[in-house]
Amino acid sequence: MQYVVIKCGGSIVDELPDSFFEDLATLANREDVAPIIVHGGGPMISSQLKQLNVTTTFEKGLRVTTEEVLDVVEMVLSGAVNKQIVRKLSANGAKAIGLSGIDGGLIEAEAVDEAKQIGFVGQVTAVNIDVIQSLTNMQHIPVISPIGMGKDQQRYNINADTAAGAIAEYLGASLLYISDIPGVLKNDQLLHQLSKAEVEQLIEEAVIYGGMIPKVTAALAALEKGVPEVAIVSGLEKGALIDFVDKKPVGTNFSLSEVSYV
Ligand SMILES: Nc1ncnc2c1ncn2[C@@H]1O[C@H](COP(=O)(O)OP(=O)(O)O)[C@@H](O)[C@H]1O
Ligand SMILES: CC(=O)N[C@@H](CCC(=O)OP(=O)(O)O)C(=O)O
Repeated sequence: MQYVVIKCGGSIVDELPDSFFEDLATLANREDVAPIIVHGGGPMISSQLKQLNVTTTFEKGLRVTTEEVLDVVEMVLSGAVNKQIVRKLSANGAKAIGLSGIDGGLIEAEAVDEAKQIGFVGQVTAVNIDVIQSLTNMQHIPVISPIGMGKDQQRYNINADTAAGAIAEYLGASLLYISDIPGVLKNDQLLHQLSKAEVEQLIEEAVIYGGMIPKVTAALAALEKGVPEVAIVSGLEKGALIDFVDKKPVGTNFSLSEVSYV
């Protein structure tokens, strides 16, 4: 079985066309492929926090998460965004089940920073893949929000790019990041292939910045942990999902090789 973890960024969730969900339904019906969605919702969390007059700040692309912020993060991610994706999948012929990383003990997490300077931001310590496999065995698409729980029963807010990378690692799945850009860009040109050294250089030159930093970092970490393929692609590119599964080039692909592509 080829597992494919598809991470949908909050930047694109509202814009995803029906064809995207139809492609997912097609993939879920194939005997050889099992798609799994992990989603973000950063812009929706920020707008809800604004409405509630709660200020929010980021450190290196991660949201500083107090207990008050965490309540809103969980409500938006595991509520509104998760159910929106499940509804769209159902409307386009797919069977989908929404769950958070807390359901079924799916994502175990611990604080990224023990001193909790950035609050309850988590990193994944284990993934219970039995929960995912029991759903994919029934041709259902798991739709997962990136909230995890610690051994101490504490909830954690996990960056969705990181959560998707960890889930792909535990499943041995390939990993596709769906965002609002066609891939990593430099001077408005799409970079089709990037090595680890090139990514590091592009971050240093600030060509890669903001939310793209956790994405490329998670992409490389996933490759290092044995994930076979990682790419970033626009959610608006028709057929990109199926092309990725069929190993055709899409968006930006990452490799650990020393070869220079740029
Ligand atoms: N070199 C780059 N190429 C493309 N996008 C970049 C780059 N560096 C930073 N970005 C920013 O990263 C954003 C995607 O990251 P993010 O907003 O976190 O998306 P998502 O919600 O899909 O995870 C792009 O919209 C763009 O503003
Ligand atoms: C710790 C941390 O930063 N968590 C993210 C979780 C959502 C997310 O990652 O959403 P995108 O994929 O849309 O960016 C946040 O609070 O915004």
